Formats: sequence, structure tokens, C-alpha cells
Amino acid sequence: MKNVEHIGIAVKELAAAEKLFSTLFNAAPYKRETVESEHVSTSFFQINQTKIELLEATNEESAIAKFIEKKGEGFHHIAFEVGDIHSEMQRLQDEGFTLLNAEPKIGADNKLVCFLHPKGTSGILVELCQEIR
Ligand SMILES: CC[C@@H](C(=O)O)C(=O)SCCNC(=O)CCNC(=O)[C@H](O)C(C)(C)COP(=O)(O)OP(=O)(O)OC[C@H]1O[C@@H](n2cnc3c(N)ncnc32)[C@H](O)[C@@H]1OP(=O)(O)O
Ligand SMILES: [Co+2]
Repeated sequence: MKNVEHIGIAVKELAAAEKLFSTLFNAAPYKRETVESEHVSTSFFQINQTKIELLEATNEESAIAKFIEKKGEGFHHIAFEVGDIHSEMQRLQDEGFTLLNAEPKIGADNKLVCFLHPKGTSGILVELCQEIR
């Protein structure tokens, strides 16, 4: 595992959250992307070395919709960059972590991603991501 790649924040309304976080960071989002397979629309901010991903649900199937219904808006996941997602997934599975996808999925911002179940990671949803080269 390398650095923290991004921090995911679940929001009800992306436009309103973009406005709020633009003021907070004094910076505009550098990218907006909808990932249909994950049922989310995202907006990315880069604050020096730190990347923040705002996530709005695109429909009720979305993990973000379920999360907001249960817990409300807020911190949703932490993503770590990995060099080789396949070998890292195998290593973590061998260590007893529960992978939420058996194969890497296409994420936002040109990444392959895999999630670990929060029940096995002290209640924190962990995302692994590897840049698509
Ligand atoms: C844009 C793409 C990508 C990127 O490139 O960056 C993304 O970031 S996509 C982000 C959205 N996608 C995901 O989150 C996919 C992975 N998540 C899941 O598969 C599910 O959300 C889940 C974690 C398996 C939970 O789904 P499910 O079991 O159907 O929902 P429940 O509401 O019943 O939750 C069960 C249990 O887990 C707790 N939970 C759910 N989400 C989180 C979370 N983000 N952090 C911590 N805990 C979480 C939930 O509270 C339930 O706990 P209990 O109530 O105690 O049982
Ligand atoms: Co993410």
C-alpha cells in the first residue's frame, strides 16, 4: 500500500456540497465524473497532496443513498493507492479481510478499485485503487 489516494464524503446534493467545499478549500473542483456502475456522481478537489471525492447517489440502489439514509451525510471511505491491485487483493484476502468485489472494478479518475467490508476494518470502508496505465 502506498499513500492515501482520496477521502470519500457522502453528500445529498452535489451542487450544494461543491459550493460549500469550494468556499472551505478556496478552490474549485478539478473534475466531475458520473460512474454509472457505482450509481454515483462525483466531484474531486485537490488540496496540496490531498484529494477529496464528494459522492452523490444517482439512484436508490447506490451505496451512497443507503449510507445517507442510515447515517446521514459525512465521511464515507478512505482510499489507498496500490501498485498492483490484483496482488494486494490476494494478500488482503489471504489475511482474512472481506473483499466486496472479487475482481477490480472501474472507478472514477482513471482507477481500478476494490472495497473491503467495513465490518472487518474497524468500521471504516476501505477502497484500494490502482491507476489504469
Ligand atoms: C466513484 C467510484 C469509486 C471511486 O473511484 O472512488 C467510489 O468511491 S464508489 C463509492 C460508493 N461505492 C461503494 O461504497 C461500494 C462499496 N460499498 C458496498 O459494497 C456497500 O455499501 C457495503 C459497505 C457492503 C454496505 O452495503 P449493504 O450491506 O447493502 O448496506 P447496509 O446499509 O445494510 O450496511 C451494512 C453495514 O455496513 C455499514 N456501512 C455501510 N456503509 C458503510 C461505510 N461507508 N462506512 C462504514 N460502515 C458502513 C452499515 O452501517 C451497516 O452496519 P450495521 O448497521 O452495524 O449492520
Ligand atoms: Co472513492
